[in-house]
Amino acid sequence: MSVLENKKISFIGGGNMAQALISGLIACDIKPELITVSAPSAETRQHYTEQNIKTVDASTDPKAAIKGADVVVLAVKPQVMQDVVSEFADALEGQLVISVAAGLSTELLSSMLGGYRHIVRAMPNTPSQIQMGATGLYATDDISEEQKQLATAVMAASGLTMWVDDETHMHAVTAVAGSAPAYVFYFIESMIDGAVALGLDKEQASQLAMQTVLGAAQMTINSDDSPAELRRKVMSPKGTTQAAIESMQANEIGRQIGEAMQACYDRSQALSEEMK
Ligand SMILES: NC(=O)C1=CN([C@@H]2O[C@H](COP(=O)(O)OP(=O)(O)OC[C@H]3O[C@@H](n4cnc5c(N)ncnc54)[C@H](OP(=O)(O)O)[C@@H]3O)[C@@H](O)[C@H]2O)C=CC1
Ligand SMILES: O=C(O)[C@@H]1CCC=N1
Repeated sequence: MSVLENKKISFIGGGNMAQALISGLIACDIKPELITVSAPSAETRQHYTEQNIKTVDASTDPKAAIKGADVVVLAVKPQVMQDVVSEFADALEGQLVISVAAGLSTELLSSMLGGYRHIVRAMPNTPSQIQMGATGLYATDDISEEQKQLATAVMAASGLTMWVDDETHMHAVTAVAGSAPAYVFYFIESMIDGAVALGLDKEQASQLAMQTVLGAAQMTINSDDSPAELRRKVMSPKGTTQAAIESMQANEIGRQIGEAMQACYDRSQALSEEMK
C-alpha cells in the first residue's frame, strides 16, 4: 500500500512550483479530491477547481487548508512566508509541513511557525511538472522515519529525491537542481539563437537544439561513460567539435557556470539572513 494512500495534502500557494508538484501527484494516481490549494486570487483558485482540486481562499479562511490535512506544503515566496504562515500556525496539530521555499532554514521556518517542529525542507525544480524533477530534502532529528517516508513519497511523485544530512547543502542543491533548469533553458535559448545566426530558421533551430539537449542528457544517464568521456567521444581530433569546445574553454564557460552557481548559493544564504 502506498504511503500516500488516502493522505490529504494541502498546498499553501498555488503558483508554478505547487502546480508542478500537484501534476506529479495526480500522475501517480493521487485523487484530486485529496488535494487542497490555498491561494488568495480567484484566478488561481479557478485554475485548480478546473482540475477537480479543492481550493481555499487564503485571504478569508487561511486555516481551512490546514484542518484535516496530513501534509501541508508551503509553496509561497520566501518574502511572504512569515505573513502567510502566521495566519494559520496555531491550527497545526502534528501535520507534516514541507517547505519548498528557497533559502529558509528549518530553524527559521520553525520560528515563523511559533516553534512547530514537524518540518521538512525540500528543494524541487519545475521539471517535476513532467515527473522529471530532482528534489533535495533535509529534515532535523525531530522528524520520524515515518514522516521522512511521507515526505519522500510526496516529492518522489515528481521525480528523483535525494536526502542531504547537512542543511547547508540545501544551498548547493538549489544551485544544481532547484534553479538549474533555468541554466539549461538559457543554454537552449542560446543554441537556438546561434543556429538562427548561422542561417537556420527558428523552427528548425529549436527542434534540433531541444532534441540534442534531450538526447545528450539521456545519454549521461544511460551510459557508463562520464560526461567528460562522452564529450571526448564527440570530439574528433582537429574536427568541428574541438573548434567549438576550444572556443568555450577560451571563454572559460566552465568557470562562468561555476560562478553562476556560486551566485545562486550566495543568494540562497542571503535570503535566509534577510528573512530573520
Ligand atoms: N519556481 C521554481 O522553479 C521553484 C520555486 N521554489 C520555491 O517555491 C516557492 C513558490 O515559488 P513559485 O511557485 O515559483 O512562486 P509563484 O509566484 O508562482 O507562486 C506563489 C504562490 O503563492 C501564493 N500566495 C501568495 N500569498 C498567499 C497567501 N497569503 N496564502 C496562500 N498563498 C499565497 C500566490 O497566490 P496567487 O496565485 O493567488 O497570487 C501564488 O499562487 C518559493 O518559495 C520558491 O523559492 C522552489 C524550487 C523551484
Ligand atoms: O529562483 C528562485 O528563487 C526559486 C528557487 C529555486 C528556483 N526558483
